[in-house]
Amino acid sequence: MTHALTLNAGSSSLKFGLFELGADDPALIASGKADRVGGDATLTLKDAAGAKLIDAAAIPAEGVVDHHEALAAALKALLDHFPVAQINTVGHRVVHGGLDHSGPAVLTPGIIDKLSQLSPFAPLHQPHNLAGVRAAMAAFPKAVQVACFDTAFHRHHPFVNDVFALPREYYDKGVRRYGFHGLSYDYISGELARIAPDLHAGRVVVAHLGNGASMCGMRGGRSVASSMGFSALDGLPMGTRTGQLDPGVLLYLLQQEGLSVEQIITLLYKKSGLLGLSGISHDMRTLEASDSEAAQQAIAYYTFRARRELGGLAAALEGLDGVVFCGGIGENSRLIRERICDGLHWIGIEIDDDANAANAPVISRQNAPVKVMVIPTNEELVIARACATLGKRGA
Ligand SMILES: Nc1ncnc2c1ncn2[C@@H]1O[C@H](COP(=O)(O)OP(=O)(O)O)[C@@H](O)[C@H]1O
Ligand SMILES: CC(=O)OP(=O)(O)O
Ligand SMILES: [Mg+2]
Repeated sequence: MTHALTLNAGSSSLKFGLFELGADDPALIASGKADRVGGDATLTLKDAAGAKLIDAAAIPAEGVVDHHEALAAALKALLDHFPVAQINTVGHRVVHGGLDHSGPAVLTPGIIDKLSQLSPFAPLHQPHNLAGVRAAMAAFPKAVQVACFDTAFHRHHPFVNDVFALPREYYDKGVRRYGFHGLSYDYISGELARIAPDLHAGRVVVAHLGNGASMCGMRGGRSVASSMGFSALDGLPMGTRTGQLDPGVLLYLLQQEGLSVEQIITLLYKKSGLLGLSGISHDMRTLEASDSEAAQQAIAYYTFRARRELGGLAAALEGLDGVVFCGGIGENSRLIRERICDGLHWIGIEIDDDANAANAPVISRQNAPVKVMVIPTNEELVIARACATLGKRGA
C-alpha cells in the first residue's frame, strides 16, 4: 500500500492531507490544517469522515508560529495518528512555476533552484512552499517529491490575456500575466465536467475567495483569463493584499513617501486589503461580525471590486453561463455571495435566498439565465492525483 502526503502552504494557513494511492482516484485518509499561521496558530486533524482527531489545538511556539513550525506540528500529529502510513510521495502546492511548467513535475535540485529564483514574484507563498519541500525531503528522504503549480492551469492564455503593454523585451523575459489558484480551478473544472457538463462546456467565472482571492474565466473547462496577473497581488482585494492598484501609486510611494522596496512589499502584501481598509482584521468572519463603519466599508469595497472583475471576465468570455464560488469565503459566506450577486441581475444572475443561506450547491433561481454554484474546492486532491501519476514515474 502506498500513501501520498500533500502540503498546501497558503499565505495564512498550511493545509495537508494523507491519501492512499491505488487503482482509483486517491482516497483521503486524513486531512488537517494549521490555521492563523503567522499568529497564534492552531492545528486541526480530521479523519476521512471529517471527525476531528485534534480540534484547534494551540501549536506551541515562542511567539508567533511560522510555516516551518506549523509543518513540524502537522507531521508529528499525522504520524502519531497514522503510524503505518507508507509515504512514498509528497506532493507540494508550489505557487509559481514560471514559464517552464504547464503541469506538475517531479522535483530535482535543479528545478528547486529555478523555483526559488521565482520567490520575489510570490514572496508570501513561494518561500513557504519551498521550505515545505526542504522539510519534506529531510523527513522523507526516499519519497518522490512532486510539485503542483498554481500557474500551470493558466499557461495557455491567449496572448492578449498573457501580456502587459510594456516594451516587448519584458514579455520575452517572463513579465507576463501568469494567474494563480490553478489547482483550485483545475479541481473545479473537473467537478463541473462531472456534475454540470453543460457549464463545463460553456463560459464560467470561478471565484476563488479565500485569504488570497482571484477569479478565473473558463471556457470549455480551460482558463481563458484570470484576475491575478504577474504576481498574486493583482485583481481582487484580499485579506491583506491590495488587489489591482494603479502603478502610479507605487511611484508616489517611492518618490514622495520615500518608502523602501521592502516597506512597499510589506505594505502591498501584508498591510492592505481587508486589513488595511478596515484597520481591524484580514479575516472576513471578524469583519462580518463587526459593526464598525470601516469594517462595513471594507466589505463594500471587496464586493464592489468582485462585481467589476466578474463583469470584466464575462466580457472576456463573450458571455456568461455560470458562476462558481469556492474558497473559505466563497464556500461559507452567504453575505459576500449575496452582495457580489446583487447588482449583477443585468448579466442574468439571480440568487435564491434560501439556497444561498444554506450554502447549497446551486444558489441561483431555477430559471435564471446564469447558473450560480457553490463548490467546495479541493486543491489537495489535485495534488494527490499528480502524486499518483508522477510518483510511479519518479520512483
Ligand atoms: N463562515 C464564514 N463566513 C465568512 N467568511 C469565512 C467563513 N469561513 C471562513 N471564512 C473566511 O475565509 C477566509 C480564509 O479562506 P481560506 O481559503 O481557508 O484561506 P487560505 O487562502 O489561507 O487557504 C478568511 O477570510 C475567513 O474569514
Ligand atoms: C496564490 C494565492 O493567493 O494563494 P492563497 O490564496 O493560498 O494565499
Ligand atoms: Mg488558499
